[in-house]
Amino acid sequence: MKIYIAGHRGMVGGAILRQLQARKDAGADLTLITRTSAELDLTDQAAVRDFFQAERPDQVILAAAKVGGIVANNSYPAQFIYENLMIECNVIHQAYAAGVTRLLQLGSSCIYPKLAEQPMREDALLTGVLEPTNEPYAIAKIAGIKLCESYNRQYGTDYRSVMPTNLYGPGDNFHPENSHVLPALLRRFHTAAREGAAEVVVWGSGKPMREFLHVDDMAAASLFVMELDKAVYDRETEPMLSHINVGSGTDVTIRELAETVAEVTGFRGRIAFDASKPDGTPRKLMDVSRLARLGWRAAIELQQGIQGTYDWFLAQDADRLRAK
Ligand SMILES: NC(=O)C1=CN([C@@H]2O[C@H](COP(=O)(O)OP(=O)(O)OC[C@H]3O[C@@H](n4cnc5c(N)ncnc54)[C@H](OP(=O)(O)O)[C@@H]3O)[C@@H](O)[C@H]2O)C=CC1
Ligand SMILES: C[C@H]1O[C@H](OP(=O)(O)OP(=O)(O)OC[C@H]2O[C@@H](n3cnc4c(=O)[nH]c(N)nc43)[C@H](O)[C@@H]2O)[C@@H](O)[C@@H](O)C1=O
Repeated sequence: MKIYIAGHRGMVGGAILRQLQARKDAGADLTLITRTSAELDLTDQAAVRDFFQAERPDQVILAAAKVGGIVANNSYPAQFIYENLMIECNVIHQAYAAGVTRLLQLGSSCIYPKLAEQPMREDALLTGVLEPTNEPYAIAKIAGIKLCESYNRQYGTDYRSVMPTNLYGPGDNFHPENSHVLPALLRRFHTAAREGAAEVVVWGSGKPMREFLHVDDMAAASLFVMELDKAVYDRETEPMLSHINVGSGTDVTIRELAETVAEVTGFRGRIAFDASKPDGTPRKLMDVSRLARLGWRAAIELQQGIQGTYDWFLAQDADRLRAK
């Protein structure tokens, strides 16, 4: 089995690669193909065509994307829609053209309407207005689902989609402005604790609720969905409603998250909130019953996952942490 993991240097692709490599080390007959973005720019149609024609993988995991937190999405909307649409179109079409039988692409919980009923079921897709801070990214992610469904309907491929909730863990992006909330707070509270600062500023009101899933759980769920029998996947999904939510099933307020990060990093000062920064969607809790019926549940509890991520963070060379 020859598997191409697109985005293997990213947080999720890296975790998927580690899990597949462990299976290979244990004797599984796997050939794992990877390319950095410098080696293969997935927005380049001709380069992607040449790559697929030369390598002809059996399966593809599409974990490459332009990714960022609320402010990055709001600041670079053109890049978020253009790069993600191009990556999806090129990879999905060229996979089909090269005879790839099965593909798994990663979307995001932001595909659902801003005010979707909670917890958000898969059939909430396209039922309402999106959150404006990440609408361009969400539109690209919705297009990814529809690309897979359309190729399945017209060409008989077996291309699947998982929709992760907010993720965190080793290998995350720790950029102070462009990252997601959890790595941003780990870094900010860590620095404040080290420097004995009196206050840490958290963006927004602290009231939005978010569901967090550890990247090792996400990688396990991705491989679980990828490896389901086609008959089982088809029984649980519909041709035009084929994506599967992946989450932990519980959420916390950003204030609660900040308090947990303060505890883990040993920060004892005051937590302040900067109302000039956007809150984004008020709540984004996934309904994970479709995945539960198929037989998968998250295993890593939030406090334990944050502690593990902080331990990993402390073990890194500070200058070499991903921060872009
Ligand atoms: N992180 C999160 O909280 C969430 C993530 N997701 C989704 O999960 C997937 C993985 O995200 P995550 O691991 O966090 O993202 P990262 O930013 O950690 O990794 C993304 C990877 O994509 C690769 N990439 C980006 N642009 C290109 C390009 N033009 N050509 C080739 N490769 C490219 C990069 O490769 P390189 O390093 O070689 O430059 C990078 O390693 C994405 O689809 C994302 O939308 C969904 C919900 C939440
Ligand atoms: C995964 C998901 O990620 C993004 O959506 P988001 O859920 O809003 O993600 P976020 O992690 O950036 O913020 C979550 C909440 O946390 C608050 N917050 C506090 N302090 C910081 C802070 O320091 N940094 C950040 N980034 N947020 C902070 C912030 O104001 C918001 O209320 C989209 O890219 C979307 O497209 C997407 O898919």
